[in-house]
Amino acid sequence: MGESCNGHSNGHSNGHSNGYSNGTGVTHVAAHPVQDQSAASPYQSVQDYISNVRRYKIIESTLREGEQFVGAFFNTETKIKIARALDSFGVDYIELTNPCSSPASFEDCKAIASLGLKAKILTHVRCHMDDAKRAVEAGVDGVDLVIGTSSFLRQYSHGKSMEMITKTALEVIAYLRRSVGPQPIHDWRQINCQNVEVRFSSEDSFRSDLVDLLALYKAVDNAGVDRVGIADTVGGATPRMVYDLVRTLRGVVKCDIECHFHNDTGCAVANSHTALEAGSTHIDTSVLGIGERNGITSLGAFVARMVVTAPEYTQSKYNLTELKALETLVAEAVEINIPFNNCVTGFCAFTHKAGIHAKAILANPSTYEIIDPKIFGLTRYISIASRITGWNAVKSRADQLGLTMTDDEVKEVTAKIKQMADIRPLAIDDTDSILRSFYIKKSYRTMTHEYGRFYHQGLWLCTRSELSEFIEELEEAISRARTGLEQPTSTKEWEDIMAIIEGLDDLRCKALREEGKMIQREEREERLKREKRGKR
Ligand SMILES: CC(=O)SCCNC(=O)CCNC(=O)[C@H](O)C(C)(C)COP(=O)(O)OP(=O)(O)OC[C@H]1O[C@@H](n2cnc3c(N)ncnc32)[C@H](O)[C@@H]1OP(=O)(O)O
Ligand SMILES: O=C(O)CCC(=O)C(=O)O
Repeated sequence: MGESCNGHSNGHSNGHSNGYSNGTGVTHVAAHPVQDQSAASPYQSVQDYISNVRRYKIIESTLREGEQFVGAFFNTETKIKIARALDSFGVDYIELTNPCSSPASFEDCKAIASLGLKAKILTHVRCHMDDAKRAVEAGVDGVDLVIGTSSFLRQYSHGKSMEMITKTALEVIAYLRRSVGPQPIHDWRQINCQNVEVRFSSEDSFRSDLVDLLALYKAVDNAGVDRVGIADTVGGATPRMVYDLVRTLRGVVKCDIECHFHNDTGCAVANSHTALEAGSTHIDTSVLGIGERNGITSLGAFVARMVVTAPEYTQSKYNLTELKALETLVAEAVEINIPFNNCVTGFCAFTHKAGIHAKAILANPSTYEIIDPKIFGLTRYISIASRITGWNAVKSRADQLGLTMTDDEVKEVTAKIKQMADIRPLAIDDTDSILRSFYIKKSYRTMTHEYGRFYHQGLWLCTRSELSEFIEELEEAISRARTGLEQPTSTKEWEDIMAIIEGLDDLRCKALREEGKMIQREEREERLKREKRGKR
C-alpha cells in the first residue's frame, strides 16, 4: 500500500475553485514516483531519421492567435505579464498580433520586442509589403508572413492568383531581407546574421492544391526563408493527412517547417504530434488553446503529450511546474475557467475514484497514470465519497486523519459510507464525518473500558516503577481521548469524552502526587541511611 499523506483534505484538487471541488469528496495522496517509463514505454514514439519529437520548438501564439479568441482583450500590462510568463516557462518564440491592427498593437509589439526576453519575438502579418514594413519598424526578431492559398481564400479573402501570391511573397521576402542588413545575395541564409527570421506560411494549406502549394514553398525556400508554415485553418485535417502533407513537404524544402492546427474537430494535439513525427520542427500553441473559434493546439495539452513522448527533452527544456500559473494567468485575463477536463490542470486530471483504481494507485500510481503530477508540481487525489469507493481508499483516508483502525473496522465503515452514498452524493466532509463518528464510538468504548480499569486498579498496590508505567499509560489514554475530542460528532459524545478526560486527568494528578510522595520517601530513607553510615 502506498504511503498516504497526513495533510488535511478540503475536497479541492489541484487548487481549483470552480464550483465543483467542494462536492467532489476527494482526498490527496502523497506524491509517489511514477515507475520509470523511459526504457520500455510503448508511448514514446519510434525515433526515425525524419522525426523531430525529441527536438521540437514551440511558437507560442497566445498573444496573436489567442487575441483572436472572442473573449480576449489584453491591455499592454497584461500582454507584458503573459509574455514574461511564457518566457519563464521556456517557449522558444512568442508570436504577437499584426502591428497594423491598431496603434496599441504596434506599441505593444515594440514594448515586448524591447523587453530582452530569452524567447524570440515574432509578429504575424499578411504577406504584404505595408505589413512587412510595419513589422520591421516594431523591432521584432522575426516576421511570420501568411497568405491564404486555398481556392476559398483566394476567391473570398484576398482575391489573388497563385502567380500573384508567389510574386508578392518573393518581393516581401526580398524586402525583409534588405531591411535587415547587407545582402550577400549568393547565400540568403547568411543574412540571418542580423538575427531576423522570416517565415512564410499558407493559410488553409489542406484545402490548397498540392502541386501549387509545393511549388510556392519551393520558391520561398529558395528565397531564403527560415521556415515555411502549414496551417489547418479550419481544423479539418486528420493525423494521417498531416503526416502525408508534412512528409511530402519535408522532401521539397530545406528550411524548417512550422505547423498550426485548429481544433474544430478535436485533432489539434494529435496533429501537432504527427507533424513532428513527419518532420515538422516547430509547433504553434496558445495557452488553454484559445484562438479563433474554439482555438488551436493548447500549450498545456501539447506539453502533456510531449512529456510522454519525449520526457527528457520536454522536462529539461520547459519549466513544466509553471504551467498551472501560466494557465491561470491567461484564464483570468480572458475571464474563463480552466475546463474541468483540461489536460494536466483540469481539477480532476489526477483524481481517481473507482475502488479498483484507487487501490492500485495507492500501491503504484503508474497503474492508472501516464503522467506523474509531480512533474507539473501538482498532486494526485483519491475520491472516497461515493458508492464505488473501496475499503483500501477509505483506509488511506483514515490514515491521513490519524484514525487507527483494523482492516475489519475499515470494511465496516466503508459499508456505512456506501449506504449513505446510495442515498445522495457525498462530499469529503460527509465521509470524514462517518469515519470520525465510527472512530469515536470505537474509541469511546475502549476509553470507558480503560477508565474502569484504571479506576479499579487504584494507586495503593504500586511500586514506583509500576506507578511510572501507570502514569505513562494514563497520559497515552488522555491523548487518545483528546484525538476523539478534536473530532466529536455530537455534543453528547463531546461531553462524554470530556468527562473521561477529566476522570483520567484526576487519576493522573493523584498518581503524580503519589509518585512525588514516593520520591520524597525514597530520598528521606536514603538520607537516613547515609546519616547512619556517617555515625558509624
Ligand atoms: C487564419 C488567420 O488567423 S490569419 C491572421 C488573422 N489575423 C488578423 O486578421 C489580424 C487582425 N486583423 C486586423 O487587424 C485587420 O483585419 C487588418 C489590420 C489586418 C486589416 O484590416 P482592414 O484593412 O480593415 O481589412 P479587413 O480586415 O476588413 O479585410 C482584410 C483585408 O486584408 C486582405 N488580406 C487578407 N489576407 C491577406 C494576405 N495574406 N495578404 C494580403 N492581403 C490580405 C483582404 O483582401 C482584405 O483587404 P481589402 O481591404 O482589400 O478588402
Ligand atoms: O500563420 C499561420 O501559419 C497560421 C495562420 C492561422 O492562424 C491559420 O491559418 O489558422
